[in-house]
Parts: sequence; structure tokens; C-alpha cells
Amino acid sequence: MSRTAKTGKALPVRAARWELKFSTRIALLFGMLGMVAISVVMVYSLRTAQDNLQSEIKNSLAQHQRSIVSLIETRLQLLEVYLHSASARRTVTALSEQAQPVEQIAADVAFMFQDANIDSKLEVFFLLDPAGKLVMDAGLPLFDIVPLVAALRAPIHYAHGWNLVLAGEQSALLKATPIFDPATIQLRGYLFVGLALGQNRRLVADLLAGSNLDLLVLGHAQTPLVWQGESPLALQPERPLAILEQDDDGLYIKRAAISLGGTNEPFWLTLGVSDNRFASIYSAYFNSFLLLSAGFLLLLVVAAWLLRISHDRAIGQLLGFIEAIQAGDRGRAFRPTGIYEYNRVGFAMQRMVEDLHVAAAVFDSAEGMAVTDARHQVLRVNQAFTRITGYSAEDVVGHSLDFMLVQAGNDMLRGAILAALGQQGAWQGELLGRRKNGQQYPQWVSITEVRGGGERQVLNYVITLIDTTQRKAAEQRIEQLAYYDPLTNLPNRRLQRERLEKALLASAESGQYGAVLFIDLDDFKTLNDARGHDIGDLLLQQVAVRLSGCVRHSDSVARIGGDEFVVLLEELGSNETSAAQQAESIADKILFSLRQPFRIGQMEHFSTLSIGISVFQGGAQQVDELLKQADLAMYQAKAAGRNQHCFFAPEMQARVLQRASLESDLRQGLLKGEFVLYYQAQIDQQAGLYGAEVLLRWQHPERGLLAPGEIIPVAEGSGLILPLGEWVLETACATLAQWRQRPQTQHLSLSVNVSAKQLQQLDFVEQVLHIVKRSGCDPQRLKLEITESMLLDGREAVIAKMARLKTHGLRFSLDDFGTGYSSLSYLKSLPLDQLKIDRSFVNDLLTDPQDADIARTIVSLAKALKLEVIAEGVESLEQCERLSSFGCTRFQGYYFGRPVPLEQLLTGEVVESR
Ligand SMILES: Nc1nc2c(ncn2[C@@H]2O[C@H](COP(=O)(O)O[C@H]3[C@@H](O)[C@H](n4cnc5c(=O)[nH]c(N)nc54)O[C@@H]3COP(=O)(O)O)[C@@H](O)[C@H]2O)c(=O)[nH]1
Repeated sequence: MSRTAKTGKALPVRAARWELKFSTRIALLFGMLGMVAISVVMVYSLRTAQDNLQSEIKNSLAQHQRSIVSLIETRLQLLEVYLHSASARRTVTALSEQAQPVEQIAADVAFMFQDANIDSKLEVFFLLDPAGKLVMDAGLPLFDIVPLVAALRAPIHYAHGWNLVLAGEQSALLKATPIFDPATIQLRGYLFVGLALGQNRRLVADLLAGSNLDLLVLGHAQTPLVWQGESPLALQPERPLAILEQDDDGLYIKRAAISLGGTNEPFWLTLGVSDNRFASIYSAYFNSFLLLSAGFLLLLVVAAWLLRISHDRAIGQLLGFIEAIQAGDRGRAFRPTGIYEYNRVGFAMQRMVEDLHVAAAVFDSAEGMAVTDARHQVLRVNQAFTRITGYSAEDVVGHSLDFMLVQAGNDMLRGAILAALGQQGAWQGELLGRRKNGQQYPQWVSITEVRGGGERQVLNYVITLIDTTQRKAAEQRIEQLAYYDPLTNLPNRRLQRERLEKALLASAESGQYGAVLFIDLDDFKTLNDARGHDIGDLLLQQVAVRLSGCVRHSDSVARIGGDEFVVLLEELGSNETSAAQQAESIADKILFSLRQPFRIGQMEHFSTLSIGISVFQGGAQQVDELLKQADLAMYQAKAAGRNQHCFFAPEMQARVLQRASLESDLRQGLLKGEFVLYYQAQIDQQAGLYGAEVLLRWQHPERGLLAPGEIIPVAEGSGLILPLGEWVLETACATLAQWRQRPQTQHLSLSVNVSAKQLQQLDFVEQVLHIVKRSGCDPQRLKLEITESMLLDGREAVIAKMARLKTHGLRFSLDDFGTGYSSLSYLKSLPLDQLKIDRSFVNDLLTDPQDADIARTIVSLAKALKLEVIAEGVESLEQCERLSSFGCTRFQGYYFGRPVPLEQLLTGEVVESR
């Protein structure tokens, strides 16, 4: 037998041995059940009917027995009444006179009882004389009483109750009464009445009258006395009492012991009735049984029909669901039927289908999948497998996948995989695969056993392949990004730290010295800002190449940020001096190498660098500490004039600590008001003192008066420059406000140094205007000194702030002019009022023609830009005169006065010289 699947292929389906439609099966089952049930009911009903019949017959016969006994008793009582009545009246006369016929006595009794038929009741009625001789027989002639009289014992016995007298075939129940002569009270005889029993057909007829009995036998002891009807069982006195029996002719017979006339005689009465008389009861039972069976069968048919309908509907729904799934309706949900079991099947099937869809979806996932049998022969592969490996299903089905593995011959690996599969049922790991085109590729392989069957033996292996080529490349890329500087391809700070940690451990083990060179390019920021970041990047790349060229292969060069590089030198021997010498020689080599001109595009650039060296012998030191030491040494090298190296010395550390403590002091100093302002006079050639520069001083409780050089870097580093700068501005404005009050001073202006951090504040303009307004000073007398370097970051924003402040009357001076890289066009865009010639040019003005030229140029430039110009650091008359010769008319310097407290500024010679 075969069934056609959706694919059109014939699927072999083994039919069950007794395959029947469910409805047919139900009909058969119900039919059989109906037959069995009807048979059982029939047997039960018949037996019940029989039992009921017998019980009815039994009851009926018992009833008849009671009636018959009652009839006989009634007859006896009547006879007794007759007897006594007859004895009371004429009977005595009759006996004495002998004239009264017996008929007359009977007629008297009949008259007395008004009973015309009394003759028929007085069947046995006779008189005996005292000697027991029959005097008169007044009973019915039907009965011959002679044998009875002969069988009598003394007549007196019969005066006390009924007595059975048996005389051959004759028998009767007799009772007597003595007859006395009323006059003499002499016994004259006995009057007897009796009920004839033996062969008394009249009695039997009377007893059977109106009954449906077919048999009656009245017996005494072993002798039937009178009977009517025939049955072989009826005349057998030995038959059991009170048991219903049936003879071969179907006659039901029941014998019972009875008591008559108060005697103790063993009378028995057997009654019989033919089963024909109960045919109607049988037929009633049979008919109702037939009716019941027919009704039951009908019910069965209806039930089977209803069952079939509901089954057909439910199975139709279930089949519809299955066929829809087969037809590709994947999202079809099972609609519950009215039958619980089918719903379970339907829902189980729906879950199964969903699981199969999930499994199919999983199988069609982006991961390559192959399913093999227990002998590793491929059964199925998915599309991703083909995409990854290049092998189609036809290429691999029926083969082992070993040929695709580069390590196929590696027995150890194979053994490890099989061992893992045996123990955990799964293995995963990285294997080198070979694609169909021969290309090798890394792949992550997972193998999982599928077990089943009674003994849970391995049925299949599911193999998942993930091509990790891209992931590995990405990992490498991530590692490159995480550990290498993308600009120079040198290790970055993170990698260098790790290498340093390893180097320290190695050094601790070997006892060999190593060294860290912290390298910072001199003036790189200036180049970067002036020439742009692209040029800066090119320089950094070339620096990286040169640095790498200066060290051994085993050494490590890293760029840890901006223009900072760290070189790690290892295995410098176990002699500290020799190690330091080696480090120094490499530092010199680096300095020399980097001093050579760089060619960046069309431009030739000269660069120098500062190197801090820290020598280490692992164990005691931490990476951070080592880097910090080298960094400090590098700053030392910068402070010492740049383009040189400097070894770390513990004093440097002390300075750092000192700086930290200064920061804490500075915070306290601000709170305690330890800061003061000094004023350095600014002189106009014609007008004399025209203003002053405000210079910060700190009256340190322990260290005395500190200059800005010690305060400002710490304040800027800690952020305290903001409250400090605000205080300076407020104090200067307060001075200006005071000066405004006095005619001698109201023309004086003040220059206030502003730090880059102050200027970068978003609300700098508002802050300044607020302070100015609150102080009540003339904003035109306030000049803010900025440096070129402040304009490097966020130049547009700084210019906008300057412009806003200028609209409120404030003025700006460009400090240290000439030391930076300001271009002319850039200078022109700044909203300036004054250029300040840097002290370094003034210093060598008289000796260095180049500085003199610069100073002259700055004066000319200021004039061209219509700006004031002032020279700072003027220490001699000669310098002053030379600057005057260039056209500079304003001066500041020790020649005119050192920075002094406010009181001294106004009382000093300068004011007087005005
Ligand atoms: N942000 C702030 N910066 C401030 C503040 N106060 C000062 N500073 C900055 O500190 C720099 C150094 O100031 P100071 O140590 O006070 O030195 C000034 C003068 O003492 C010195 N000077 C003046 N004349 C001469 C001279 O003839 N010879 C000589 N060797 N030195 C001289 O120059 C300093 C003033 O220079 P300048 O500012 O360039 O005019 C100082 O430069 C400020 O940058 C402050 O409150 N806030």
C-alpha cells in the first residue's frame, strides 16, 4: 500500500491488519455490544420472568390454600351452629317421642336459620342413642354413614370438638352434642354433624368454585382423602411441603400442611395450576422485553450515528489541519474540535510542526550544518554549508567530511574529538578547513551526538561550521585598534604598559636593568596648530619610523598619545651605571636622529625633542611610577632648554610632591586671603605713568612672597585659576574704581593677565562685565592681556568674546608678541588694542641685531595695524632709547620700576617724574 505525499513521490505505508473506517468499526462495535447486551438482558429478563412467575404461582397457590382452609373452617363453624341449635329444641322431643321424623328436625334448623338450602349443608347429620346405636340419619343420602358410625369410639368423645373419623374410603370430620331430657335431665342420645371428606366431590366442587385451580387434593397423613384433577405428583403424600414443583405436563403443584377444625390431625392440601394460565404473563414479559430491546437497539443506532457525526467532524478538522500543513500553510493553527483526544493529537501535531519549522529554520541558518549517520557518513547539508565550503550536497552526501579538514591526519586531534563525544556527547573547537577551491580557512566546529532507540545508541552527528575568517580578521583589527596606534602603527599606551609590566617581572627574575625613555616633541603643538593636523600627523609618522630605527629589535617603541612616545629598553645588564650609559647612548642616538630635518611634503621641518630617562631593576617599582619618573625627567629636560635628555632623580619627585602640597596650600590661601596684587608701572614717553600691569603675588605663610611663576601653573593644573583670576579681576577693578574718584589717578589704566582657562569659560564675558559693573570702574581703563597661545584653541569663540567685551569699552593687549606663530592676516582679524613686545627681544636688543630687527618690525606692524605698542622688560636707558628710535613710545620694565604694592606705585618716583 502506498500513499502519495505532497512531493508526488509514493510513500510506502503499511496497512494495519484490520484496517477499517473508524465509523464502520464503531458500528460493528456497537452492533456487537448491542447483541451481547440484548442477550444478557434477554436471559436476565427470562429468568426474572420465570422467578416472578414462580413466585406469583407460589403466592397464588398459598392464597388458594388459605381460602380453601378458610372455606372448610367456615363450613365447620356453620355446622357447629346448626348442631347446637338443633339440639336445643325438637331434637329431644323427637328422640323421646320417636314421632318426629329427622326431616322435621332439619326443617326446624332450616327454619331457625331461614336457610332453604340447609339440607345440602347438613351432609352428615345423625342421632345416636346413649349406647351409640344409630337412631336417626338426617344427613344427605349421598353419604353412607354406617361405616362412619361403626368407626366411632364412644359418642361422648365427639362432644368436645371436631374429630376425624376414618372408615375406609369414607372419612369425615364429626362433632356431637349430647341430648338430655329436659324433664328428667336424663341423657337421651347424641346428635352428630359432620363434614364428609372422603370422596366428597361436592365439597371439592364447592372449594374449587370460582378459582382457577386445576388440581386439589386434600389428604390426611399418608392418605389422599379427596381430590380433583390429575398429576403424577399430586397423590404422593411424600412430596415436600411448601415447595413449588412442576410436573411433566407443566402443572405447578404445591403441597402444604393445614389444620382443620382445631384438630391436630396431619391434614395436607395439594393445589395445582397449569402454566397455561400464566401464558399471558409470559407474553406480557416477552412483549415488554421486545419493546425494550428494540428501544435499546434504536438508542444504540442513534448513539452510533451521533458518535460518527461528531467523529467525522473532528477527524475532518484534524485532517484539514494536516493537509493544510502538507500544502505548505506553515502558519496554520489547529482549530480545536469537540473531542479532547483529537485536540491533544492536533495540538501535539501543531507543536511538532512548529518544532520542525524551527528545526528547518535552524538548519537553514547562516551557520553551515551537516548531519551524518553514526558512521560519520553525511546524510544532509544546508545551503550555508555549501556557501562556506563550496561543496554541494551531491559532493558530500554519503562521504565522511574528513577530506575537508587540513588536520584530517592528526590522530591526536581525532582521538580528542572522539573522546569528548564519548564522554559529553559533544565537542567544539577550532579546525582548519579546506574549501573546494583549495583555500584554507579557520572554522569553529561544533559536533553534537543525537542518540535514540531503546539502547540510546548514537544515531546521528549534527555538525555546525562557522567560518571565522572574518571574525578573526575583526579580532585582529580590534586588537590592532586596542593595542596599536592607528597613525604610526606603533604599540599604544595600553600595550606598552603591558610590556612594561612583563619587563619589570622579567627584570626582577633576571636581575638585569632596563630603562624607560619618555619622549616629547618640542613645539609640536605650535607646528600642529600653525600647519594643521595633517602636517602634524605626517611628522609623527616620520618620528615613529626614526625612533624605531634607533632601538634594537627587542626594544619597544610606543606612541602613548599626542607627541609623546615611550621607548622600553630591556636587558641592559646587571650593572646600573652601564645600563644608564646604554640608555643614554640610545637617547643621544634618538636626539641626533630626530635633529635631522624632516621632509613633509614640500616643506622641510626641523624638530627637536626632550627625553626623560628612568632606569629600573624590576620588583620594587610599579609601571605607573616608572612612567611618572620618566615623565618628570622629560619635563626636567624641557625646563633645561629642550632638545636634550635628562635622567630621573629623586629630587624631581620631591618637586612634584612640593607642587602637590602647594596646590593644597593654594586652596587654603584663597580662603585665608593670602594673595596680593603688585603693580608694575607702564610709562608713556610724553605723559609719564599712564597705567600699570597687575601682577599676582602670594604671601605664603612659610615660604614668603611667591611669584606667579610658582602660583599660576599650580593654579591652572588644579582649576583654582578660575576663582583666583576672578579675585585678581575684582581687585584690579576695585583699584580702578578708586582711581576714578581722584583726578590725579583717574586717567590711569590697568592691564590684567588673563589665563587661557578663564577665557575658555562660556560665561567669561558675563563674568567680566558683572565685575566691572559692580566695581563701578571705567571699563575703558581696563586692559586684558592675552597671549597668542590662548588663541590656538577655539579661536573663533575667543575672538567673539573679545569683540563683545570691546563693545563695552574694554581693551586687549597681546602679550609676549613675537614668540608665537601669528600670521599677519590672523593678527588683523583680532580685536586688539595693543601689542606687547616680548621681554626676550628687548633683553638682547642692544647686542643681537636680529632681536632689534624683530622689535622694530613689531613697532612698524603695530603702527600699520593702528595698534598701540609697548615694550616689556626694559631694564636700561639704552634699551629705552633704542626702542624709542624704532618708534616705540611706551615702556614697562625694571628701569621704570619693579612690580610693587599699590601704595608704592602711586608714591614712587614714576608718578613724581610725570
Ligand atoms: N593669569 C595670570 N597671570 C599672571 C598674573 N600675574 C602674573 N601673571 C603671569 O606671570 C608672569 C610672570 O609675572 P612676574 O613674575 O610678576 O613677572 C613680571 C615682571 O616681574 C617681569 N618683569 C617686568 N619688567 C622686567 C624687567 O625689566 N626685567 C625682568 N627680568 N623682568 C621684568 O615680567 C613679568 C611681566 O611680564 P608680562 O606679563 O609679560 O608683562 C607674567 O608674565 C604673567 O604672564 C595674574 O594675575 N594672572
